[in-house]
Amino acid sequence: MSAIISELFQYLCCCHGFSDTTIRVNDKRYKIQRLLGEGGMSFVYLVQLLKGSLNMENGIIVPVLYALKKIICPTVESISNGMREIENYKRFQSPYIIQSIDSQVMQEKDGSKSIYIILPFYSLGSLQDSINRRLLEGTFVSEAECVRIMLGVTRGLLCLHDPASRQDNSTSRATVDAVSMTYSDETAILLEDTPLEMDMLSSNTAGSIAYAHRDITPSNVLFSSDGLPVIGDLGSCSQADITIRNRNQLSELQEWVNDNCTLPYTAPELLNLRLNQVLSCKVDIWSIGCTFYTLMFGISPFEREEQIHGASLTYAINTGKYSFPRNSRFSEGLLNVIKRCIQVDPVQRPTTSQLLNLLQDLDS
Ligand SMILES: Nc1ncnc2c1ncn2[C@@H]1O[C@H](COP(=O)(O)OP(=O)(O)OP(=O)(O)O)[C@@H](O)[C@H]1O
Repeated sequence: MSAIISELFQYLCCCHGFSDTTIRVNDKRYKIQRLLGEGGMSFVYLVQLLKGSLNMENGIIVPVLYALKKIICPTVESISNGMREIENYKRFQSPYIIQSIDSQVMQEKDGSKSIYIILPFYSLGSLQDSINRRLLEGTFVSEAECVRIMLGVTRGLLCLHDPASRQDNSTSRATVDAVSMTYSDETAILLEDTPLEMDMLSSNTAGSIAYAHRDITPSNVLFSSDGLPVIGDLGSCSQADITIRNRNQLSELQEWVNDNCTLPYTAPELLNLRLNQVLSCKVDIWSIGCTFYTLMFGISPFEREEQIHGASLTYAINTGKYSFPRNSRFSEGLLNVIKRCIQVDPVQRPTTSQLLNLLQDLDS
């Protein structure tokens, strides 16, 4: 609790621009500039690297900026989850997936632990930011721009879902193990008996592992300075193929979904967990379909359904009940891609490579 209160104080200071708070991560010091975003137990700050850290751009000196994600870890389980997030930022080598620059588990003054992750700063913000900007300006996204963004996000997703599309799994797993070894002994002891729950449910062996993001939303897609969409927030990412084998796992997973997934983008099979149910990468295909819909129409499909017909959000998701605005400016082909992704039966949804092909056909 005291960690959260001190965080709130720091947040208020930052918002009012009178903070000179600096943070050290490993051997580098960073000055906090402002808050970029926050989640349940984490804060993302814009930070400036201090000391000998000015870049020259067109003859002008510019500061070196990063995003710092601070994850507050009040429990051993939350440290375990935070460390899995650190591993995820190192696992995928793709221009369409965020990668970390540095990270550290830290002991706070009150004895609690926090995890600090230094990430590239994406000054163009998230897809949600750009959707909000367009709504305010009353401007519309073109079909060509939609397809370009969709192709990028799908390429990132392919890297998560399809081990064959990644560069070298064995090397990245080895890197992960080496990274884990750098944590303090104390943290290692804390984590000894704490399995990475979602990973434990999977039957896959390392090297051929498909990962699912499980929280693809417009807020979790960022734009690089050259406009490429980049999948961010790998905190919910873990092994994709999961079988729920007992009631304990079922209730743990239910709790995990409540804490980690964003309801308007969550696939129905995650909302209706059953014993012996098999979950797969297809949960992300549903979410990506909802994310693309939001990009096109400025609101997610089931929130629109709720607004128009007063249906409950969960009921609309479970029954797959949504519609497109009349007289849409988008082609039948693009609307069909969305329809194929947002299907209650995961088997009916395209695989990620099929989705990529569908989008490439629209692009040509
Ligand atoms: N590298 C970055 N560059 C610029 N902005 C960022 C960056 N990372 C995150 N943000 C901003 O901060 C917000 C929250 O980031 P992120 O999703 O990683 O945190 P979170 O605590 O896991 O949030 P949530 O729990 O809502 O998913 C993002 O939606 C985005 O607006």
